[in-house]
Formats: sequence, structure tokens, C-alpha cells
Amino acid sequence: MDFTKMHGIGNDYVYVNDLDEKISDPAAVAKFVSDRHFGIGSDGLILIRPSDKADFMMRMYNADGSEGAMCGNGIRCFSKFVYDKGLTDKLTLTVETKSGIKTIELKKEGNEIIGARVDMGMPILKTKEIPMIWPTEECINQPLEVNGQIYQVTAVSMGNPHIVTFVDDTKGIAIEKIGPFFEHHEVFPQRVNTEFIRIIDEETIEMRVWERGSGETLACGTGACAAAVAAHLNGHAGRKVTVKLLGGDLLVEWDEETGMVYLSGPATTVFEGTIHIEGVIV
Ligand SMILES: N[C@H](CCC[C@H](N)C(=O)O)C(=O)O
Repeated sequence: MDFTKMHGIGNDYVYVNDLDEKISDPAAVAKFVSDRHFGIGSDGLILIRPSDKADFMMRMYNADGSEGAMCGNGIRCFSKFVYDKGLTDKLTLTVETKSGIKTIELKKEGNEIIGARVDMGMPILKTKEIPMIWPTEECINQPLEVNGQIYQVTAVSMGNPHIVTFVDDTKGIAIEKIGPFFEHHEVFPQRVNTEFIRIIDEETIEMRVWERGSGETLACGTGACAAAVAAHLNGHAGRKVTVKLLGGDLLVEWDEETGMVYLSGPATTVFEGTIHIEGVIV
């Protein structure tokens, strides 16, 4: 199986051209390739698939094999992949995902695609659509007990579930310990991605993330969008926010007119390779 290893500020995935839809068990492939000792090493697997509604379809799998409905860092690299491979010559393209069709504007520097700006759609705040088992229609700055401690949390979906909590010091949190308790909390029937954010100023927040299905990652695009939306909803930030993550910075803009959230950031190809996985014929 030929693959390309790419990352969006350190949120790294294995990308496979599966336009002929030969990969029959993507979950198993994701678990194998993601292993940083016995596989390639990544936060998951992203497949390029055909679409009859958009230019392409993106299917994204976390390191544990679970499928994510959307991946903000991944879709920037996905779009760079299809352009660099000559599968399209469009600099603005559409990609069908499990959370709808997204429009991506590729950013070119000279002959190099260096990143992209993604229309991530509108944030979803209704708890039943997160989904979150919760007494109120929305969950904005409400207390949630996690492993015996109370956190003030804000729930936002970007097509995938996020819970955001504000902390004074992102470096000091024991994310390996507390992350799984959030991820598997009973109020999140489909688990959840968790963002721990510190407000630096009106236009800047700092964030660490525990991702559903992948653990702590160096960055999370949908998480950065959820964090920026939560910071604005709680009156801590404006509508244009730089999100500083372990792997680098992302820019999130929440358009007041349209309600759409835009995510801008880099996309990087690291290496190409071929791997033989028993039973996988691609
Ligand atoms: N772990 C996420 C999918 C990957 C999202 C993240 N890597 C991003 O860049 O948005 C989920 O299960 O919903």
C-alpha cells in the first residue's frame, strides 16, 4: 500500500489514495499504521475516496480505528495531497465529509502548496446534536464533574463532538490522567474531544487537546475552532483568534454575518512510502 505521511502543525496522518475503494477494513489499517513502534506512526489514517457530490470524499480514522466525522488539520493536508498528486488542478475545491461538504482554498507560495483556508461550517451548540446527555438545550460555561473535580465546560460540535474548559496553566494539567475521564464520560454517548484552553488576550488563546480515539495530539483543527467559539461565547475573545497549540498556530475566524467558521493553517508533506499490510491489497 502506497502512502504519504503529512501533518498539520504536528497533527500527523497517513494519507492513502483509495479512489478505487480497495481498502475494505480502514479501521484495522488505521490501527496498524498509527502505531509509532510497529507501524508508520501517526494520529490516524485519512483516505482519499471518490464523491458524486463534491470533488473528493475524505474518510478519517483515529489511531484506535474509530472514524471521525471531520478533521480540520487533516482536510488541509488532504487538499494539498490531491493537488500535488495531480488529481485536481483546482485551488478551490470541495470535499465531502461525514459532517457535510467543505470548501477549501489552497494557499500557494511559488509552486508549493503551503496550507489552506477551510470553511468549517457553523458550530453546533445544541447538546442533543453534540451529542451530550444534558438537562439544558445548550451547555455554555456549566459545571461538569469529571473524576471527582468540577470543571466549567462549554460544548461545541464542528461536526464532531468537543468539550472546552478554561484553565490558568495549560502546561500544568495532567492531560494523560484527566483526558480519558473526559473522553469516556457518561454524558458523551459518542465520546468527546477535550480542549483545555488559556486565554492570552482577545485575539489569542493557548490550547492543549485530548482527542477522542488518539489521545493528546500536537494540534486539533476542529478543536481549535471549538475552542475559539467557546472563548467568544464566554466573552473572553473576539471572532478572529490565533490558537497556539503544541505543534504551532492556527487562525480561526467566526464570521458574524454568515455564522461560518474558517480555519487557516499550514499543510506539510513529510515522506512517501510503501507498506505491506497482510490482507490489505492496495
Ligand atoms: N479525534 C477527532 C477526529 C480528528 C480531529 C482533529 N485531528 C482535527 O484536526 O480536527 C474525532 O474523533 O472527532
